[in-house]
Amino acid sequence: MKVGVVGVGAVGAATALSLLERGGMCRELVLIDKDFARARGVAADMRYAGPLSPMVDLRAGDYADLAGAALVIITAGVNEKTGGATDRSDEQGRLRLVDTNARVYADVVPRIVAAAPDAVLMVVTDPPDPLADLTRRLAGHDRVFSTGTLIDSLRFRVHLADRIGVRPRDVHAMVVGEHGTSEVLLWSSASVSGIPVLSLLAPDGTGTEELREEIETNIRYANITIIEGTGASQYGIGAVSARLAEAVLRDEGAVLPVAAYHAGFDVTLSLASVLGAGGVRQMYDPAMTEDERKALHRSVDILRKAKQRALSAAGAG
Ligand SMILES: NC(=O)c1ccc[n+]([C@@H]2O[C@H](COP(=O)([O-])OP(=O)(O)OC[C@H]3O[C@@H](n4cnc5c(N)ncnc54)[C@H](O)[C@@H]3O)[C@@H](O)[C@H]2O)c1
Repeated sequence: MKVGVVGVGAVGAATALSLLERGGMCRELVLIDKDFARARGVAADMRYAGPLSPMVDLRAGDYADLAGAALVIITAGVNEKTGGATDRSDEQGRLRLVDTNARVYADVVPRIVAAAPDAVLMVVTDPPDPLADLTRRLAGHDRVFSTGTLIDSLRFRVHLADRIGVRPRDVHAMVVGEHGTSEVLLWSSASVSGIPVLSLLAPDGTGTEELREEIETNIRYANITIIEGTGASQYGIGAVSARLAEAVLRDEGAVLPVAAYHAGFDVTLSLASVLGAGGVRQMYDPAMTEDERKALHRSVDILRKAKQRALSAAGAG
């Protein structure tokens, strides 16, 4: 099956590498960037590892080369560092990038859809949820989802696993709502073998609030911590994007915290989403406490405003 990656910066390249190494159902991979020399350089570099990897036909191309693609992953646009969104005290966080990146989407989405009208579109560019709303509008179809809070959920699991002293894969925990500062960590359902994580972390109940706050801060601002070291958060999201591609191409029906349009909330947000061939086919509303529910509604309000901003900036309002 053919997959396209539009935007071959740090995230696009990491996504391509993860896709190549996973193999899976991706047999053809097309890299597109407004800087063609960059896409060509990345493709050439990775192609030379071909003899060691699963068989994937990788090349740099133009939009026309997306014809017949089952999935297009969009990572084009400015990142937090370039867009000035690296201040932990700024409540806007990644939403600061919405106007600039909405204009990038107004450029790329119509071209993708013209070349690959049947493709599922995966939005990675920040802020991914409002940009997914914009992408639906520009594409005129519903096969659109964003990577949402899967990356945040993985970060949550890793921090919990470190503290508890178990393998991250065995920690079940989810973040829902916005992929951004208003995201909601579902502590009430986070567990290991059905045992609530808080009873493992603080059996006598002391220090729970401090512990929660420390872990939440680490997760909410993980992107900034990474950027302070490397300039761009890329490898984690590359692995996430490749895993999500696999779920789409194999029509898995995987239940993952990724974001899609929810008619009840009239916005794109992450819940427990069922992901397969056509994108997200159903969204489950996970069990949560009253406080978690309130936080989710606050996140939805923020996302609704950001959606309007994205549509206006792209002239699609
Ligand atoms: N969803 C997530 O969890 C997540 C995680 C990390 C980064 N991101 C976001 O991913 C995006 C990409 O980040 P990055 O670090 O790769 O940035 P980058 O600057 O390294 O790369 C962006 C690429 O997009 C290309 N581009 C820009 N406008 C284009 C256009 N109109 N047409 C085609 N290509 C275009 C640029 O030439 C560049 O190669 C950013 O918005 C970043 O914030 C999202």
